[in-house]
Amino acid sequence: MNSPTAPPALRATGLGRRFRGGWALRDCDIDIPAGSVTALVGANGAGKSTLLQLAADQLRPTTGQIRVFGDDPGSTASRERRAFLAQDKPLYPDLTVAETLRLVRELNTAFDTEAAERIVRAGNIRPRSRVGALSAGQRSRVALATVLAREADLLLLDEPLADLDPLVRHEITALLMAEAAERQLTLVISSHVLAEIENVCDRVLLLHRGEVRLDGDVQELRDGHTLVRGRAHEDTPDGLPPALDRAAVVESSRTGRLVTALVSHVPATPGQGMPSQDAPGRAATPFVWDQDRWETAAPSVEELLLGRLRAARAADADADADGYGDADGERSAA
Ligand SMILES: Nc1ncnc2c1ncn2[C@@H]1O[C@H](COP(=O)(O)OP(=O)(O)OP(=O)(O)O)[C@@H](O)[C@H]1O
Repeated sequence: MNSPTAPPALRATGLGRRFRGGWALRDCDIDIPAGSVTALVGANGAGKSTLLQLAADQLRPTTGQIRVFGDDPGSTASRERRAFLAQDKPLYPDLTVAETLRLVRELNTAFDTEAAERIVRAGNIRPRSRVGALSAGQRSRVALATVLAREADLLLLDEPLADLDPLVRHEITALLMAEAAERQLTLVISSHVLAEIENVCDRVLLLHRGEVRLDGDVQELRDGHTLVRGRAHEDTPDGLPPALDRAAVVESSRTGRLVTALVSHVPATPGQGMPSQDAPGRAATPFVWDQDRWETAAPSVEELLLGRLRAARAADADADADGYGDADGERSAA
C-alpha cells in the first residue's frame, strides 16, 4: 500500500523543455499519484513524448524539475522503479524474440522472464522469430512484454497501442489493466484513441502546446461538465439559451438546427442559468430552463476531451487572427 506521505509516482514543478524550435513543454506542474492509471492526451506536438522522455531521463529539463517517486529520473533508485516504452518501440531487428528477452533480462536487475514469455506466447509469436520479420503489432507486443516484465512500479508508455488491431488492442489493454491492478502499478499512457480511455484510465492529463490544460480524476472531470443538446435558439448568435453563462461554455457546435455544447460547472464568473450541483462530487442537476427544448447529459470521456481539444484549437485560431503567435510558432496561453 502507498502511505499517505509517500511521494507521488511522478511530480513536475515548473517543468519546461525548450528545443531549437521553441518550447515543447512549459511551466508544467503535475502530480501523478502512485497506483493511478493516467491517460496522457493532446494533439500532435502537444508535448506528450517530451514529458515521458523527461520522466524516463532521456531528456533533461530546461526549467523546473521532475521527480519519479521523489527521486531525480537519472538516479539509480528512479531507474529501477520505472520502465519506459518509447513511441518507436526500439528493438534490434536482427535478434530473435528469445534473444531480445534475454538481452533485456541481462540489462535489468529485475526481470520476470516467464511473464515476458507468457505475454509473447499469447500473441502466437515464436521465440525463434526474428524481430525484423514480425508485424508492427507483433513487435509492439514484444516491446510491451519487455516493459511489463521489468517489475517496475511506474510504466511510461508512449502510444503503446497505436499499431495494434482492435482485437489485440483490447487484449493488451486487458493485460495492462490486470497487471496494474495486481501489482499496484502506476501507468502513464499516451494515446490518441480517446474512446478507449474511458474504460482504462482513472485520470487524464491533457497537454496543449506544451501546457497542462486539464489534469484530474476522470469521474470528477465528468461530474464537472455537462453536455447540452437542443434546438438552436433563434435570438442568440450561437443558438444557445440566453440565460446560459457563456464563460461556462467550453465549446459549442451547430449542425443545422441542432446545437451541442460542453458546459463546465466552474465558470469564470458565476452566472444565472448554470447547472447547479446539489452535492459535491455528484452529477449536476439538469438545467432549470427550457427543459422541453434542451437535453442534458454527463459527457463521456471522449466527448469531454474532444470538447477541450476543439476549444484549445479554436483559441489558437483566435490568437493567430489577433497576431498573437510568435515567429517561431510559440504563443501566449490561450
Ligand atoms: N528532439 C527534438 N528536437 C527538436 N524539437 C523537438 C524534439 N522533440 C520534440 N520536439 C518538438 O517539441 C514539440 C512536442 O513534441 P512531442 O513529440 O513531445 O509531442 P507529442 O505530443 O508527443 O506529439 P505526437 O502526438 O505527434 O507524438 C513538437 O513541436 C516537436 O517538434
